[in-house]
Amino acid sequence: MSTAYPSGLNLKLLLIGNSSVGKSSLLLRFTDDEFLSDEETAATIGVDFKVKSIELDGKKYKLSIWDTAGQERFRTLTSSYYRGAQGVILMYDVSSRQTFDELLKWFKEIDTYCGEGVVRMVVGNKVDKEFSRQVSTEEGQAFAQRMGALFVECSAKTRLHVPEAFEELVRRILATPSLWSKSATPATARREEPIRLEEESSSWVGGCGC
Ligand SMILES: Nc1nc2c(ncn2[C@@H]2O[C@H](COP(=O)(O)OP(=O)(O)OP(=O)(O)O)[C@@H](O)[C@H]2O)c(=O)[nH]1
Repeated sequence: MSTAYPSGLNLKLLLIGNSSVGKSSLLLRFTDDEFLSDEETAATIGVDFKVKSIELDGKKYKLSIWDTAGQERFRTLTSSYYRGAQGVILMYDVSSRQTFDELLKWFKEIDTYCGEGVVRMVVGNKVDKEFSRQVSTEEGQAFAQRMGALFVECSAKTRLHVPEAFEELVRRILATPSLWSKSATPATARREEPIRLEEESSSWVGGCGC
């Protein structure tokens, strides 16, 4: 099966969810294996992205991962965040019921700006805070299933299930050829790219809505 996937695909993934659920932390953990403390983190303004190459079943894939602001006032270029995305991570904090309840709002945004087939993954972050958990694993799982999304619980702080979440998302995208066979052509065959990304780079792209 896996031999049908072309090597060198560029895939665009998006992180969305309420402010402070840990989107930037998840991205930093995945790309640089680092975690910043409360004092060191700042709210995302607009959108950041990082690029990470991964290897699955002996084939390489380049992931452009876009980290969007959770705060409404910083979300000025919403439709452009979503353009061309093949996978979206909808994130909540397992220790905050409100962030879970508001996931529906984020699903609506995907419906508005993404194609039907985009792969959705619900991610419950901060499982290291088991003592203050407000959303059970079963509830998260049932919700994701109802929404037709994949589901993972993780901790950006401890790294638990972080690589696995991205790997599962990519595998599902690869199993959906309509997502990459036309739009995400192999890097080697691509003549012109809308945005050029340096390996492992990060950049501010959005605008402040204040
Ligand atoms: N205990 C714990 N804290 C976490 C975890 N992930 C993130 N945090 C903390 O949660 C806070 C918010 O994390 P961010 O990564 O900035 O959240 P965000 O979703 O990117 O927030 P916005 O940029 O405002 O949308 C920070 O103080 C992090 O240190 C985790 O897995 N466990």
